[in-house]
Amino acid sequence: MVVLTQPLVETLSHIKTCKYNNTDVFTGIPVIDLSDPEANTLIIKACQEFGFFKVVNHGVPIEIMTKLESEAVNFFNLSQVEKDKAGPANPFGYGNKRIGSNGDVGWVEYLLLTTNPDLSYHKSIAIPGNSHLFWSLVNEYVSAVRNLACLALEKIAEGLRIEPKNVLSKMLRDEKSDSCFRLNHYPPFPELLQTLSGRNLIGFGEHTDPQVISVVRSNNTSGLQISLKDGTWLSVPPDPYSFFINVDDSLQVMSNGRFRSVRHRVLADSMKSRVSMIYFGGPPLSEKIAPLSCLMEEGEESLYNEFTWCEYKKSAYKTRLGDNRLALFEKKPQTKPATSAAQ
Ligand SMILES: C=C1C[C@]23C[C@@]1(O)CC[C@H]2[C@@]12CC[C@H](O)[C@@](C)(C(=O)O1)[C@H]2[C@@H]3C(=O)O
Ligand SMILES: O=C(O)CCC(=O)C(=O)O
Ligand SMILES: [Fe+2]
Repeated sequence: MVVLTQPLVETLSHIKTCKYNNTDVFTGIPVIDLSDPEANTLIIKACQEFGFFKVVNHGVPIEIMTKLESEAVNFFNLSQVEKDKAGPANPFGYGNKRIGSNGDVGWVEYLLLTTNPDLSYHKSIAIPGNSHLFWSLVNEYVSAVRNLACLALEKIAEGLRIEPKNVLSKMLRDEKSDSCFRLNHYPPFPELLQTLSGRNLIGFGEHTDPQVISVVRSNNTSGLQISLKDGTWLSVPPDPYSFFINVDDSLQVMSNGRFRSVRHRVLADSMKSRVSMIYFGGPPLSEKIAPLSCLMEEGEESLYNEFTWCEYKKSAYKTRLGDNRLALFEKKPQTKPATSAAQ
């Protein structure tokens, strides 16, 4: 018999579930080999069709990933009292089930960190144990994935035939780049409970990432799903040796809608913990987020009103996870002035 304790029942009543057929696996995921001379063109196709692709032959040593993963596991294995010392997430720090500050919850605990050294997050977030080792592994990992994100953005610029080729990557390399990094832990959710409700528990609710580009790496536990253009949800088979890249909202705008900011979510697994690490490459706060002028064809108009990353981020952080945050910034279709018949 499954005995649910009262606090668990209360928590679960706040977390969303979804009906999902476990056989819907994304077998057609674009796999980009970074050493392939055709990589530029293939990345563009993937950004247009899915806003999502997998990267192999990326040159990031596997130890950089596994060493940080094992530090993350050590952290998430600490007692609740110890982990809470690194919280609450405001927005940075340790968070448990609550995502953001607008009432979203999921079957997840996490550490959300800024990558901006000026904000000296090392000092404000108390990581119990060998914190020096923890921060040095975070820095090593973040600098490797930032390089990977920049390489992908340079390939995108080349594929779009726009110059200079660092037009996008320079935002992430800027010392004021407003990027962040997240370690997520999705504890297993007993199959029996899942079967009882006949539904899957949501680990991280559906959303798009607001930044420019996100680089996701996870252990060998599934859970990540992406939504196709027609709204179908497909599971992404995990691969701890590769990275998955998301097109984010700001890149959709910079491409004037040529690229798709991918809607994604994570479902809790019944048997195994999922541990993921995500680098969110963001521009400096003052950066204007607008279609790249070198990309616009003659007579092409921007689909969006002008805004800075600071304005977008402020607005995004007031919304719920699943909201279409770009909708507020889309230009309304011009209505023709009414010709008055009663003249
Ligand atoms: C509900 C929220 C959490 C989030 C900020 C927001 O108000 C809407 C966007 C969310 C998101 C999604 C991608 C990243 O995980 C994240 C760090 C981000 O920049 O935007 C989260 C925010 C968060 O967890 O605080
Ligand atoms: O944990 C994952 O695999 C993805 C989480 C995610 O989409 C996010 O943190 O924005
Ligand atoms: Fe995300």
